[in-house]
Parts: sequence; structure tokens; C-alpha cells
Amino acid sequence: MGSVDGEVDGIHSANRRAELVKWLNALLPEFNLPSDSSDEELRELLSDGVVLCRIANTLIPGVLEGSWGGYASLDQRSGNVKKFLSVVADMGLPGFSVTELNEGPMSSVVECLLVLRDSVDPRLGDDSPADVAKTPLRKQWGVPEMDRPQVPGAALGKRFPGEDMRNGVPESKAHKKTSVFSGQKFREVFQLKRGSYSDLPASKISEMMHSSSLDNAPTQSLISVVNGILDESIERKKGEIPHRVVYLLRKVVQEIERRLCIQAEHIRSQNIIIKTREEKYCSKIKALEILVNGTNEENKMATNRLQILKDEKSKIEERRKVSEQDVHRLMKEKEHSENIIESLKKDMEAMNRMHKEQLEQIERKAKQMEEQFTTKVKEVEYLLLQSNKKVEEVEAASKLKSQLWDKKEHTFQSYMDNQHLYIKDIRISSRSIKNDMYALQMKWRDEISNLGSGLKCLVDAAENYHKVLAENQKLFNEVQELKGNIRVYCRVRPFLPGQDKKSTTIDYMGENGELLITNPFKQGKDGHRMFKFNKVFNPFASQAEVFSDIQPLVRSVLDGFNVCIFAYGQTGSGKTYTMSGPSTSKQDWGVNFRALNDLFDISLSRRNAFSYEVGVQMVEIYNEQVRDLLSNDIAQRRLGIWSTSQPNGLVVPDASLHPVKSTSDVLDLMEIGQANRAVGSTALNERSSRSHSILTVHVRGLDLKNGSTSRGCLHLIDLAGSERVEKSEVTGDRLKEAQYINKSLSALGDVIFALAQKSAHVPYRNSKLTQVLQSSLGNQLLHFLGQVFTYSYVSHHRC
Ligand SMILES: Nc1ncnc2c1ncn2[C@@H]1O[C@H](COP(=O)(O)OP(=O)(O)OP(=O)(O)O)[C@@H](O)[C@H]1O
Repeated sequence: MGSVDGEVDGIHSANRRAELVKWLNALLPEFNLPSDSSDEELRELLSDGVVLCRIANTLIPGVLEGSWGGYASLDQRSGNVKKFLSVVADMGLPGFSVTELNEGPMSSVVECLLVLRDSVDPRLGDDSPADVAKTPLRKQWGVPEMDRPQVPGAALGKRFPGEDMRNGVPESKAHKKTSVFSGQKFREVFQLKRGSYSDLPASKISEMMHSSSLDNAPTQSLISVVNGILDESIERKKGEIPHRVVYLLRKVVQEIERRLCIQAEHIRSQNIIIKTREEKYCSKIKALEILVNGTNEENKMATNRLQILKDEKSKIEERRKVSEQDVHRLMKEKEHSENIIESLKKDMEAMNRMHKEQLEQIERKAKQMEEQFTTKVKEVEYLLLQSNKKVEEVEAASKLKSQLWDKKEHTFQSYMDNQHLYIKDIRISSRSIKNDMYALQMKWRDEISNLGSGLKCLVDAAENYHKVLAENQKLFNEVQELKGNIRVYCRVRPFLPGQDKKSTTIDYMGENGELLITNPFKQGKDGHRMFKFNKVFNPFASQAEVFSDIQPLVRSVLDGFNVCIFAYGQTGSGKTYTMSGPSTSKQDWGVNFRALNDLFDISLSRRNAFSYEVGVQMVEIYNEQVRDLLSNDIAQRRLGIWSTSQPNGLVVPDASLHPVKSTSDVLDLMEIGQANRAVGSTALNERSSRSHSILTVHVRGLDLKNGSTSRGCLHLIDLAGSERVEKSEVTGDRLKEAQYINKSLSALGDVIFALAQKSAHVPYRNSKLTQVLQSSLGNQLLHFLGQVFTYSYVSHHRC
């Protein structure tokens, strides 16, 4: 609104300015102002006040006296302007300030000049109703009306001082018509050129008094007449003023009073108008205030709405940003998808091309195939023809062949006839053969009867053989028992590579089992010790030699005897070497495998007379705990050994019993057991030399002749290595270990004996084995250093 108002104001002020310029050009054509002159151009023209003074003087000639043209100083310039303003002020017209003219808005200057124009000549103004209202103003100031704008030279003549002071006096129509003429006449009538009023002739005074121009005379002229008369009466002092002058005076005073009354009336009416206008303005102000209040509320509402709109705008902005981001993202996606579409199009094109090429190829192939097909059809047709021909040929040939077959049938028939004849001949000859066979059968029968009598003799001899065999067995076992049920052998281990051969403690090895040991740490008699064994094997004795002495005992097992063979000795003395052997190759086999092998060999040789079932168990005793070494169970259950009253007679009832048919079966079982132990026990290597291992072979024999059964057990034991237990030399853990081994050894004696006794309960102490061991070896042996020994113990006991 403000801008629109401003624009309207601007247009209005421009119009007003143009109006003024037009008027000024008419009034002062020598300046020839451009019709679209700006405020500044006007300011430049009017600021020195000269033009303003000329305007005033042109409109009201003689109103401004003195010099105001040409070059003017600053003071003169402002003086000129002030002069003009005083004229305007005298006319009761709105003015302007000097500052406004110099640097302020020119609108007030423009308005002032236009009002002045309108006041002087309303016909030059706008056609607005305001011009009509301004007409009285012109008259009010006594400015004569003109048919056209006043120009220099068209002056109304010299004015009397104060002639313009007819403010507020409304002019009648008669006055209006005769204003210029009457004024001139009035001046002529009232102008007192010489002398005094007293000197005026009576005719002149009556002319003045009766003159209707008295009404038209300016008030200033009337007052000057009054003043003149009064001055004259004062000058005359006692002199009397003639009556006619007094009448004139009265008449003039009456006229002045009348005018004052009219003016007072006019002022009153003006006041009333002003008051009514003031009331109007007050009511308008109130209405405006109400409007302002309403506007304030509306403003508040509008502010709220504006705030809401701002919020919505910010939201919309955010949404716009989001949507812009979406658009951006979508654009990217679009680009991406366009790229994909592009690549797909390319692929499609490539595929189309490929497809076309393939299609072309296929079409080409199809054509080729069609061609081939047509050629093949032709070929087939040709072949059909050929085959038809061949069929015909074949038919012809088959006819020929059937003829041939007929011929052949004929010949075959003749052949068959011949064969029949041959068969007849054969039948005759077979009958003769049958007769021969019968004669032979008779001959064989005689021979077989002769053989039966011979066989009977043989059976009798075989029965005698069984008896002899049993007798042999009995005698053999008796021999074994005579040799001693318990035998102790000593095997001297050769020096190992790197050992000092001179440091031997063996002094003497007798052929009958004597062994003389030297103790280098003891002197005299105590330094030598003699032992007696069943036999002493020298360091060069082979595995086979060692076994040869034990071999007969194995045979006893098959005859139902219990045999126990074990090796006892210091760690590293060669127990395992003797019992198992350094390797599993046959020549290295120790007592164990040789005994088993022998057992199976003998059972095989006796297979006609006896049937043997062989089963093996293998346990390990370590730290007084028994484990099954042939168990398939990886967990390696601990077994109880002390319960010896089991019905099956097994000392270690929980140990698995494996039926075997050969030594390799046992080797396989041991291998599997070893593998299982390797999985189940991490301390295997550590405990191998600290544990006792017992391989028990159970043999059940069935006499095929009389059905009698026998049971025998072979215990093959590799004991834990013994240690010296001399306290002075062995201390700490090693002493404890050595003591444990010796203790467990004596306990083991009972176990072994129990094993040998099969199921007999043997008291822990004072067992026969312990006694034998102690009597033949003595604890003293354990005290010797250096040379190591293996003692083999063999028990032989009949079930
Ligand atoms: N008669 C022998 N001929 C050759 N070497 C032997 C003989 N006896 C034992 N050895 C060797 O002596 C070493 C120890 O033997 P072996 O392991 O059999 O002793 P051990 O008494 O079983 O020991 P441990 O109590 O620690 O089990 C082995 O290297 C073995 O090959």
C-alpha cells in the first residue's frame, strides 16, 4: 500500500510540478522551462528568490519594492525569498521555509506557488472544485481578476499602500464587475494630493461621501482618511474641523465599523466552520483510532498467521530440501538405472546380434540340413530301390537256399540213418563194456575187503599211538617237573655301544648256572658274591637259545599246565628285549612271540587228535592299577585284579579275552591295543619302564577221541625295572620310586603265583614265589651297581 501511495504521491507531485511549470512559462516566458522539469531544476530557478519576487511583482505589481534582480549574495537571496514569503503570508496563503526551498522537498514550494496562482487567477488552476472555493480568497486579498494570466507590463498600476488589506471582506457581484474601475476611481477620489481635508470643497467631500465607491474603497484608504483628518485636527489644535469633514469622518468610521462587523461575523462563521470541521476531524480521528485498534488486532492475527506461515514455510523448505535430496538421489538412481538400461541395451543389442547370427547360422544349417535331408531322402529312396532289388535278390537267393536246404535235409536224413546204424553198434559194444565193468567191480570188492582188514590193523595201531602220546605227555611233563617247577635263568646283557667294557662286574660265569659278581666298592670277601641259577646265558646268547630252554614248558600249556615266565631286573637290563624282542621281525622275537608261535605250531601238529581254542589277555600294572592293554576301549578302564575267585578262573576277570588263531593275530591285537593306549594315555612312554605288563594265553584243549577237555595258562610277564634302594646313594623321589618298585615286586609275586594257580586264593605274604625269589636272588642283588642282569623265572604247575 505504502509503495502504491508513494507512487500516487509521486505522480500527483509530478503533475502539480508540471502544472506549475506550465503556469510559470506562461507568466515568465523568458525562462522557457521544460515541461518535465524536475524538483532540482525548479529549485535552481527559484532558490535565489529573484524569480519568486518577480512572480509576486508580476501578479501584484508594485507589491515588492527595491532591487532583487541580478547577482545576489546569500543573504540577499534569502532576503528575496523572505520578501516573497511575507507577501504570501500577507495574503494568508500557506508558505514554505527557506530551508525547504534550498534543500527540502519542493512540493510545499510548488503548492505555495499554485495556491498563489489560484488566489490571483483561479481560471488558471485545475478544474477541481477547490478552485471555486479559492476564488473568494483572491477577492479577499483584493487581487483583481484577470481574463488571462498577468504578464509583466500588464500591471494594474501603482497600488496604494494597504490596498491589499481587504481581508475577509466579501465582494458583491457589483463589486466584482467594477473592481478595477472602481479602485482606480476610488484612488482618484480619496487621493489627497495637496492641502488638507478641511480645505476640500464640500462638493468633493459629498462626492466622497455619496460616492458608491466608498464601499469599494480599501479599508487602508479609509483608515488613512480617518488618520489624516485626526492628524489635521491635532495640528489645528483649537481650530475646529468643518462639519462636512466630521460627516466624512463619521461616514468613513461607519464604513470601517461595518467592515469590522462583517469581518467579525465572517470570523465567527469561520470559527463555527472550523469547530464543525474539528468535530468532524475528532470523530474521524476516533474512527481512525478504532480502525487502528482493529488494524493492530488484525496485525497481531496477521503476525500469528505470518508466524504459522513462516513455520509452514520452514517445513516446506525442509520438505523441499528432502525432496531435493530425494530428487538428487532419484537422479543418481535414474542415472544408474539409465547406465544399467544402457548396458542392458548394449547387451540386448549384442544378444540380438548374436541371436541374429545364430539364427542365420541355424538357418544356414537348416538349409544345409534340408539339402542333406533331400540328398539323404534321395539316397534313402535310392537305397529303398536298392533294397527292393536286394529283397528280390534275397528272395531269389532264399528260393535257391531252400532248394539247397531241401537237398541238405535229404543228405541229413541219409546221415541220420547212418547214425542210427552206428548207435546200434555202440549199444552192442556198451553191453560188452558193462560186462567187463562188473567183472572189475567184483575184483575191486575183493581188494577193498583186503584193505579193510589192513585198516583195522592201522586203527588199532593209532589207538596205541594215542595211548603212547598221552604217555609221552605225561612223561614229558613229569620231566619238566623233575627239572623243577620253578626255574630261574640269568641273561647277561652285552655292553651297549659307548659303554666301557672293562667296567664289568662279572667275575665268572659257570656252565651250571654259577655267576660270580664283583663289587668294586667293597673290599675282600664282601667284594665278591656268588649266585646260582638254573642256567646263565652269556651276552652272546641269541633269542632262540634263550627260548630253547623254555620251549618245553609251552608244550605243557597245551597239555593243561599253567606256566608263568617273567623277566625281572634293573632298568635297561634287557627284560623287554628278552620277553618281546627288539622288533617284530621273526628272528628278533623274544620269549613271548616264540612261545605263542610254538603253541600254535604244536596245536597244528596235533589237530587230528586235539582241538585247541586259544585266547589272550594282556594287562599292565602301573602304580598299583591294572589296565587292559588289548582293550578296544580308548578310555582304558581300570581293572580289579585281587578278586581271584571268579568262576571262569581268570585272575583279571574284567580284562578282555581275545580268541586268536596265530601269532600274527596276537601281534595285531597288541598293535591295536598300543594304538588305543597311545590315544588314551599321554604318559605311556614315561610309565613303560615303570609298569609290569602281563600277557596271559588261555588254552582250552578238546581230545577229539574221548571228548575230554583240558585248560592251560601261559603267563608272560615283563616286570617293571628295579632300582637300587641303598639309602646312602639314592635319595628323594628316586628312593621312593625304588622302594615302591621293590614293594610292588613282592606284591606282584603273589599276583603271579595266583595267576599260576589259576583260581586259587594265595595269601599276600609268604607266598611260594616270594620265598623262591628271595631265596634264589636275595635283596642283596639289588644293591649291586654297574652290570645289569635279567632273571627269568619260570613256574610250571599242573591244573
Ligand atoms: N641281549 C641283548 N643283546 C643286545 N642288546 C640288548 C640285549 N638286552 C638288552 N639290550 C639292549 O639294551 C637296552 C635296554 O634293554 P631293555 O629295554 O630290554 O631293558 P629293560 O630291562 O626292559 O628296561 P626297562 O626296565 O627300562 O624296561 C635296549 O637298547 C636293548 O636293545
